[in-house]
Amino acid sequence: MIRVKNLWHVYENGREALRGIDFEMGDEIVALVGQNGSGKTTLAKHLNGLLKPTRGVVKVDGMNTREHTVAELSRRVGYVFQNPEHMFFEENVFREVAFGPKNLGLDDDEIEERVRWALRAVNLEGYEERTPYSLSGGEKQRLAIACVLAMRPKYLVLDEPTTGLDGRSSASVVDAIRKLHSDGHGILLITHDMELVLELAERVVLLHNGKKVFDGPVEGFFSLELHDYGLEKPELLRISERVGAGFVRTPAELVEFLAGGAG
Ligand SMILES: Nc1ncnc2c1ncn2[C@@H]1O[C@H](COP(=O)(O)OP(=O)(O)OP(=O)(O)O)[C@@H](O)[C@H]1O
Repeated sequence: MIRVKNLWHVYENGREALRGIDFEMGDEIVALVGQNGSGKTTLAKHLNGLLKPTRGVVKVDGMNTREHTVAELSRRVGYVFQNPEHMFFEENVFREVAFGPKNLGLDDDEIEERVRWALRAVNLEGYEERTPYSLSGGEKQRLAIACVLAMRPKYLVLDEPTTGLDGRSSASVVDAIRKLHSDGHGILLITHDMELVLELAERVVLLHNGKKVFDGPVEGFFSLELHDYGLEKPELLRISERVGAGFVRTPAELVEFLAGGAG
């Protein structure tokens, strides 16, 4: 479990980015949402110790982040940053994914085993010899996830994993996230994409001005007045409510409702 208790984060300029956050997560897919500047990245950076609490406590599987290094915590909480392609620097995909495990000092067999496993987890088997720059947007995002996965973290923080991707690339990333979740990883999804929240999340945590204002099921989240938080309901939900279908999560569910009504 990740446990955050009464977390305050005040930046050096005095900005109170987090004001008393309580938050827990296990092996779920949790969407972390809120408008620009609400504190999402600040909260996420506490989970692998990149930031330390001004006040309050963050524990990852019992490890207090004040007492452990980023290197130690990163083995539990893998952080995939936004626009990760800027971080690739190896000549091929295999070496890119092997970089982290090599730094852990593992032997060659273990490194190879981890690289193959991580590439399989994100459906990039067969890409070992490709240069990272030749990959599509969705493939680059999945490569970035594989690089972090090779460290075998229990939890993954994914910052805007589908932003800027076309439909097909985005779907490939969604598939990879689902697979990781079914393999037992807890996933914190930072996103502005409400369609993605509707499609993928099990739970939603909403931040507003550094405070947690909602933490609960997806259906409850979408019944909030989202405009008050600078967010918009997905088009699918707006349509389904207009036609009286209520809460649906996929176009297929809406079609099913409509087909039922017609019959
Ligand atoms: N290094 C910093 N120094 C001072 N203030 C900062 C720093 N980093 C972030 N902030 C401020 O803290 C607040 C929370 O920022 P944060 O990046 O956590 O928000 P966010 O919800 O992730 O936003 P976005 O959706 O734009 O990424 C903002 O007001 C931001 O300007």
